[in-house]
Amino acid sequence: MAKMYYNQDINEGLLQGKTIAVIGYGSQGHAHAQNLKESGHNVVVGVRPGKSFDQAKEDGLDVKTVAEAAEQADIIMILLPDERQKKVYDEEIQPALKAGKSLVFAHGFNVHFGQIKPPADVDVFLVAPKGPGHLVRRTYEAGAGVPALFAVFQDVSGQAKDVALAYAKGIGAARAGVLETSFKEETETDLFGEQAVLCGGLTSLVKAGFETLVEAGYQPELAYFETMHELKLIVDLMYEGGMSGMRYSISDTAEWGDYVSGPRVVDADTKARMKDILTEIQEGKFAEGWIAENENNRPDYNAYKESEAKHQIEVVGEKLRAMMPFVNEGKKTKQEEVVGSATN
Ligand SMILES: NC(=O)C1=CN([C@@H]2O[C@H](COP(=O)(O)OP(=O)(O)OC[C@H]3O[C@@H](n4cnc5c(N)ncnc54)[C@H](OP(=O)(O)O)[C@@H]3O)[C@@H](O)[C@H]2O)C=CC1
Ligand SMILES: CC[C@](O)(C(C)=O)C(=O)O
Ligand SMILES: [Mg+2]
Ligand SMILES: [Mg+2]
Repeated sequence: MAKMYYNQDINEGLLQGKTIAVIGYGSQGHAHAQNLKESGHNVVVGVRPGKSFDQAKEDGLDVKTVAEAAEQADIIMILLPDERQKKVYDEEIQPALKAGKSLVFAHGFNVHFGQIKPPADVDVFLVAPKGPGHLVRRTYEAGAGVPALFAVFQDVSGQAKDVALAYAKGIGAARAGVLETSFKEETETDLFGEQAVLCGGLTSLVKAGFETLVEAGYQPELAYFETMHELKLIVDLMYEGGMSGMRYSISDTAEWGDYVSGPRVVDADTKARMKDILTEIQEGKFAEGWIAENENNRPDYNAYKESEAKHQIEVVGEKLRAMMPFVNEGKKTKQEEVVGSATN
């Protein structure tokens, strides 16, 4: 089994006396900043004036401009959207990167694909939570955590690995487990996971199931409950007990259907297309396309976003969720609403 690091294996004291700049106060930013602060560390948030700047102040954090926060900090964690990191790094962070500082990421995209080229005299590492930022915060508050990966790209101090682990512990990740990787492995697997399984694969599966039922004449509300709402309940069981744990709770009829019909939906052709997607990620084609899309002001991204928001499953779902206020319990803190709407 791979070496896993847990709280007891990590010396969080390495962060004592250091200032950590959390650059960006979105999904990951608000979680890292608040978790690190509550873990007893000295945090400054660096963000442009606006919604998340105001929110971070309201949350009681020390908030500065990006340049000021980077200047003041020993450890600079960049939690801006990947596509905006290069510009902000070039203009506001790089000038503050004095020898001996640490430059940190939660995803290796910009370093791995050569957008950001850090100077040779700083430590460079990543600490990448394997979960959405709002859950990094929520699980921390509940005394639990989201697992994370760490990777060292450059170790000038000789302490980069230990500081990365201390950071991971500070955000609560070592309660769940921290695993060492490389920038290449983190970047490629994270992109693959979100495209083929967690986000792209899943939303396409759910929409196809919903559309199949509705096109066959079944009620859209029923189709929503069947293919979207219940998904969380099923996934919760997989989170707790793996596929066997989930199959323990479902009927034998459902389990038999799982075995005989599942592989007809996701078959060898699907896997071959997953391999194509992975190859495009590995060859840098996905990154090139995403960078170009941003340089052109996101015409396709905006079109997809608009059309997806109008999909019948979203329209029906919004109405049904409004009748189930409990589904948002634990989520709708004011902070999360503001930060959630500020992202993307
Ligand atoms: N989302 C997630 O859960 C995960 C993300 N990651 C990685 O973490 C990093 C951050 O992602 P994520 O949290 O989704 O990012 P978000 O999109 O949530 O970040 C938005 C934040 O960045 C700020 N921001 C945007 N542009 C600028 C700018 N030009 N100057 C200053 N601040 C700016 C926003 O401020 P404003 O309010 O002013 O717009 C806001 O505070 C990425 O590398 C991502 O890949 C890794 C694991 C999971
Ligand atoms: C699954 C999407 C993710 O990789 C994440 C929350 O881990 C992201 O980039 O947001
Ligand atoms: Mg991820
Ligand atoms: Mg990702």
